[in-house]
Amino acid sequence: MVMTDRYTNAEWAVQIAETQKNVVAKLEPRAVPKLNSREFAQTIDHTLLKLDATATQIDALCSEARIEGFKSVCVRLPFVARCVSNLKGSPVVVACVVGFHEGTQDSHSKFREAQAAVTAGASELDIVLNHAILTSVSPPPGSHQSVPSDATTASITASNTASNSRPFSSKALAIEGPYSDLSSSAASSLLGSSAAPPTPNYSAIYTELASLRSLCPAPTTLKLILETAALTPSQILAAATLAAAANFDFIKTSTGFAGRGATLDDVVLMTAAANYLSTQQPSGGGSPVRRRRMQVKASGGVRSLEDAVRMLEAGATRLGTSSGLWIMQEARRVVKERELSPEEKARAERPGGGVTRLYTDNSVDGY
Ligand SMILES: O=C[C@H](O)COP(=O)(O)O
Repeated sequence: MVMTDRYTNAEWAVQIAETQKNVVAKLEPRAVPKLNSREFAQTIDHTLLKLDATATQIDALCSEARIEGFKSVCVRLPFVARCVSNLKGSPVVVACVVGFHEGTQDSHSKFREAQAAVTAGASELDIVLNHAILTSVSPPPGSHQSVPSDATTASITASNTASNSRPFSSKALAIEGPYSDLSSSAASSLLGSSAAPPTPNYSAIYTELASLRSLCPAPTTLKLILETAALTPSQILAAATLAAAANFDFIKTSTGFAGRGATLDDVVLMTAAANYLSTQQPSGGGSPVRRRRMQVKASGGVRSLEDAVRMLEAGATRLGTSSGLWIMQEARRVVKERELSPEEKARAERPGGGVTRLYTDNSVDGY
């Protein structure tokens, strides 16, 4: 079943231009669940997506998720049924990726994959946006961030790490609004114009997303992977607008397989977009009910407790990571260290004392 579009492409351009004009990305650090709490573990989708994953590794992934109390295991379709069986009777759910990792597959193949995953017992689907459609119209010179080749990924990951670990400050935000590639008035004028609008095929994206939602209704959780490394901030806002219109539950940063992973800037911008879009009525006489607020999932390159805490502070409520065990181990170590008396701490910090000090700055809330 393929949904028909609600709007013309020019009408989508107007709505998207409104989002691009109104969203203001601001760092407003959020409280992070206590590190040794169930709530903290529940932010993690314990992820194994490499193509050569074995059944034994998948079984271990499920046991680890059960023991740590993670929210889900996130796997590819061939392993969904196995995970569902492994996790029977536990609260850990199974998430399956769809269109992974390129996102450019034919819509019908995504529909089949999504339906097969739900039939096999997946409760959450992490679907890759067809970002090639979104980037098919050139943005203004200098603003496009193409997905880098593997050869450049290492240096980008290094600069990503540097940018993610800078201190929180509104001045530190690298992305500055307004985010429009196309002004609202230019978009509006397209409505009365017979010329083909110089916009991406938003309708094609919306149709794919709305069809997926209709094929996989709630309570299946739908997350849209934007692959933010491939997008400009304005394109991220366009994708968020279409995801909200199609009633997706999450927007997610990255596959972890193409270019850099999640950055704080991505997460702050996506959080601001989710907030803004939740206050907007669907136009064109839609339901008077306020839209549900989409959540934000940070994924790709979330490797340490510090990464995890920063992404949660920036507004993510879910983390997709293959480093969940290490993050939990660090969390336990930090909590243990805090519980020591000053004398015990001093003793432990002596060489060979047994406790590794991870942080020198305890000023961040929630640590
Ligand atoms: O969606 C999750 C990512 O594929 C995980 O990426 P990661 O291996 O960099 O943690």
